[in-house]
Amino acid sequence: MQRRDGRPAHTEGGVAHLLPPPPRPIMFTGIVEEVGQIDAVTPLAGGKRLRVACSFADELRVDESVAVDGACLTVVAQDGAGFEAVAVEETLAKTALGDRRAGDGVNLERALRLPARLDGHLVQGHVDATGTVEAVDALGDSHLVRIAYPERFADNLIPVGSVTVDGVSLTVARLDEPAGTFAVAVIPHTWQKTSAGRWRVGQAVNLEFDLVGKYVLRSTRRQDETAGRERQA
Ligand SMILES: Cc1cc2nc3c(=O)[nH]c(=O)nc-3n(C[C@H](O)[C@H](O)[C@H](O)CO)c2cc1C
Ligand SMILES: Nc1c(NC[C@H](O)[C@H](O)[C@H](O)CO)[nH]c(=O)[nH]c1=O
Repeated sequence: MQRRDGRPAHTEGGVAHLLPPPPRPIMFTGIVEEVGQIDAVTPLAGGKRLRVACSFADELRVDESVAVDGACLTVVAQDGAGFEAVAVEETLAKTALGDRRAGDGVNLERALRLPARLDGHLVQGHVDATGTVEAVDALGDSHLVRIAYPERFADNLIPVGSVTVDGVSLTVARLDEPAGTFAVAVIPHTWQKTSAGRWRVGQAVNLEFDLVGKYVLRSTRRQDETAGRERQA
């Protein structure tokens, strides 16, 4: 299969690992539709092919995007019972998908279709980093889940801001208590509807920081750099 520009399509022969993902403005919301189950993980040269069983498989089409534990993947095959996607090495290096095994549950969300209520927040499905679950504590009916995150993302989090954990849109309930961690309060509905109820201490989770925050941060940093250069001149 060829694109109009003559390059081979992303999913040609299911060998998505040979090509970079297509630059498409796809969005998610972090409102998980269901927990699918990984049926098979097949190693490939340059990646892994995942087969995921889910209830909406027959509505999917090849080339559609699905956020799998928050990482946007392209459907390369589907049938009535599930779909297949290839996670390339770059994705395996940046996400926790490489840890997932057959039998594991994964949070699934199809791309945002407009017009729609946002409900969660704007999520790209571009995982920024992995974090590690440090503690899971009961908080009334809910659970407070504390996650250690890489220090370079410290400015990407604000109290009561949004963060995506394994594809789930959550609110930052505690920040840097202790340093290098944030906590989210997971309500019973989310606990049951997503994989959150299975998060264990020590487990790696996919993190995507808030998109709006990224633009603000970049703009502020550039202004600071410009001001610094002007002071020196
Ligand atoms: C529309 C879209 C489709 C993507 N498809 C794939 C894919 O099929 N396989 C893959 O490994 N990464 C894919 N990615 C990249 C992947 O989501 C990214 O590497 C991780 O989220 C880490 O940032 C895709 C990204 C986008 C935006
Ligand atoms: N913001 C929080 C949510 N949001 C709702 C979940 O994203 C949703 O229930 C899930 O994606 C399933 O569809 N839930 C929490 O438990 N805590 C939050 O801070």
